[in-house]
Amino acid sequence: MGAEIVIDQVNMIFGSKEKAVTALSGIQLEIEKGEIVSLLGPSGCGKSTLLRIMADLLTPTTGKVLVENEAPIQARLQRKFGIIFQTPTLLEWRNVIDNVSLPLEFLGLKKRERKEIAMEQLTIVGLEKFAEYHPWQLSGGMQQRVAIARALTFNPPILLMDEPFSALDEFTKERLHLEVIRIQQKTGKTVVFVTHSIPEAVFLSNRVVVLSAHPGRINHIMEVDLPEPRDLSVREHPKFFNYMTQVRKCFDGGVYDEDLLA
Ligand SMILES: Nc1ncnc2c1ncn2[C@@H]1O[C@H](COP(=O)(O)OP(=O)(O)OP(=O)(O)O)[C@@H](O)[C@H]1O
Repeated sequence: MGAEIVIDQVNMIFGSKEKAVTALSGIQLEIEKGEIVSLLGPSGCGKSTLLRIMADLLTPTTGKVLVENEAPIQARLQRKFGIIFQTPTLLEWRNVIDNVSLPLEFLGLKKRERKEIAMEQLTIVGLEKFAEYHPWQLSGGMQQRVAIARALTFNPPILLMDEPFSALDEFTKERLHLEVIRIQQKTGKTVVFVTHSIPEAVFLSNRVVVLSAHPGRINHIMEVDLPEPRDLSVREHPKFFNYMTQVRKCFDGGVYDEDLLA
């Protein structure tokens, strides 16, 4: 068995001739099963493009991607991953449980079965009491938890998250970080998380992939070794600050300093 996700020499060029934009150049990355990996970098460095390639929403110009040993299109058809975007994109006229069970409706599952599965997922994100509510009756954070529950409906082994919490306030964000960690620990899923927040990446991840822009390249891959299971106290840990300093140095073109982690 190889890695859960393999990205092999991926290049992505949008447009052509004088309008060509090299969004990704020579991306080489392997993500192991059960890891939380963040793709971190400034705006325009190609984070979302890379995630979209994994999700079969874009095809790379050159290079190869394997998701559980399959091409992304096969992985998508076999429901190997769920995707969560920055905005929850819920259907306003449907209540919470009907939003979560929507993907199962497309599969033709019977109503009772759909509700049962959707309820399980709502329980995982702690929203079982809000099943009959409509999206407009929920806070932004709760709506994003509904989107997470919807992405979990097929019980995919992989979650692809594209800046899922960037529109939320700090308090809600912190709660949802803990939620992601809890879900990952409970289910053993592989999580790929796009962000431009250094503390978010360091707090959540086993590895942080630091990208630089124009063209988008992997600048550095940093392993994050913090006390497990992670809780908010980890943010006070000296190593947490050291990791953040380390990532900042990558952006400044600074030298990787092993002593920072001693
Ligand atoms: N469909 C597209 N057509 C043309 N250029 C694109 C397209 N999608 C992305 N790009 C370009 O590719 C580069 C990478 O974009 P991408 O959205 O992946 O960056 P990002 O790191 O996710 O940025 P942000 O944090 O702002 O979302 C940018 O220069 C962007 O303008």
